Amino acid sequence: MNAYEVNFDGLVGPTHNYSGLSFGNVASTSNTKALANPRLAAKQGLAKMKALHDLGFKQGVLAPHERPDVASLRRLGFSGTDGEVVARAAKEAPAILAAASSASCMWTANAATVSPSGDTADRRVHFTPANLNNKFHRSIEHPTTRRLLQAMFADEQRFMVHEALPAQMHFGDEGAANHTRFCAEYDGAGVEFFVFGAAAFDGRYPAPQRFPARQTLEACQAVARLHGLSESGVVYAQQDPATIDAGVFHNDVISVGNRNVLFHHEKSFLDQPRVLEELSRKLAAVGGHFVSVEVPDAEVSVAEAVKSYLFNSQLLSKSDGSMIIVVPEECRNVERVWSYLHKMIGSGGPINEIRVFDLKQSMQNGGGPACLRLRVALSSSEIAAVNQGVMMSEQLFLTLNGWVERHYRDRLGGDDLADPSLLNECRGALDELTQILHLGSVYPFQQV
Ligand SMILES: NCCC[C@H](NC(=O)CCC(=O)O)C(=O)O
Repeated sequence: MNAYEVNFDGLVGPTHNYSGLSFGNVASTSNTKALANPRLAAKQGLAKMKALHDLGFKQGVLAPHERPDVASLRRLGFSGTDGEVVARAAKEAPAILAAASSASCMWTANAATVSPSGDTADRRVHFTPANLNNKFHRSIEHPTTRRLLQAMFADEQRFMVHEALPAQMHFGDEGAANHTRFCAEYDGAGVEFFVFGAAAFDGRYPAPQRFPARQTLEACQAVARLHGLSESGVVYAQQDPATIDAGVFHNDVISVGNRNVLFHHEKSFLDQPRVLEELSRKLAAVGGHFVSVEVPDAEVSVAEAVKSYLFNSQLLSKSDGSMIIVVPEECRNVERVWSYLHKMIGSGGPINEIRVFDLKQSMQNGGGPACLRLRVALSSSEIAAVNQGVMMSEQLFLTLNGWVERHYRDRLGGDDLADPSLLNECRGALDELTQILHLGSVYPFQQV
């Protein structure tokens, strides 16, 4: 094999906290004001990265962002020294300070949409950072995400990092959480599957009633155009609006794909048989045999899927072609999910091994194993062109664990966000991190 899927996991930032910022994400709103443990959160994420690295998978790291985001607070009229900006926001608008302090960039499935070189017209790997326009705390991520991606994928012969789509609800884009790429092997052409929650310019499409649809059809189409994808290599589907109203705020809470396999719930998409048929037909045209592993509603309900995050799992291909499913600990706690998983791995299907990870700190904000990683399928020569400072190794794991130990607090509640020293702690940590990961000056505080 000459190509690999590399997972770039978000390193949890020093301000990880529970501020209940994501209406429509049940875990986020139900854990509002819980006490967070940023140090543990970062270590849980690092443990997953290291475990997958040890299993032989290619693993990279995406750095956290500067928080609180002083530049955003200044745009909203808070002025003075950086310390005064934070103090004024804490006093006058604590909810805005909380949003500007979120460590939400840890969920790198929302960092960008990625098209491998086998799919694109100019044969480069294309990245479009997601505008994450639906939530203020996430809408401030994309400028730094873009700089980070440029620092990691700097070779313009091989990589193209676009600007985010216009920051407007018509083009609401949540990145790879609503995008899956199917293929026979990671090299060669594939089929890119875009899932949207609503259409912005076309009244014929239904929309959820209770919770927002974060991704539009028009955003998906814009990304496909920017990346130079062919019509025969793209499938669009609408997420069932009823599942959005049941708490499925991203498609990766109801389905996950890898290579030729889609593991999904019976109620994932509108017009599901047509969607599966189109995926199957288009994948066959590039030499792949599409396999749908559909979980019946009678065996696992949408509510159980949301509670356990069964589908927010990672499917990883082993050398014999079979797949491991990486699930969060919460799957063990929902009896019908756990028994479904055991039935599935014994069924003779493509997924035959389970790995369980404790990611509770992230899960309490609605981010499971799949949310924490951005997948980038790369050829060997493209991997060699990636900034090697961000690739996981025994040494990098030890260095990052030590860095977390030195810089992170082990408790962070809402009131702590007003603490002026948090900003300096975060900046000190990130300054050191850019050296560890060889990123150069990517943060606003480093650009003065
Ligand atoms: N892909 C998983 C994303 C989870 C993320 N949660 C949050 O931002 C919660 C933050 C808070 O409530 O403090 C979101 O909803 O976009």
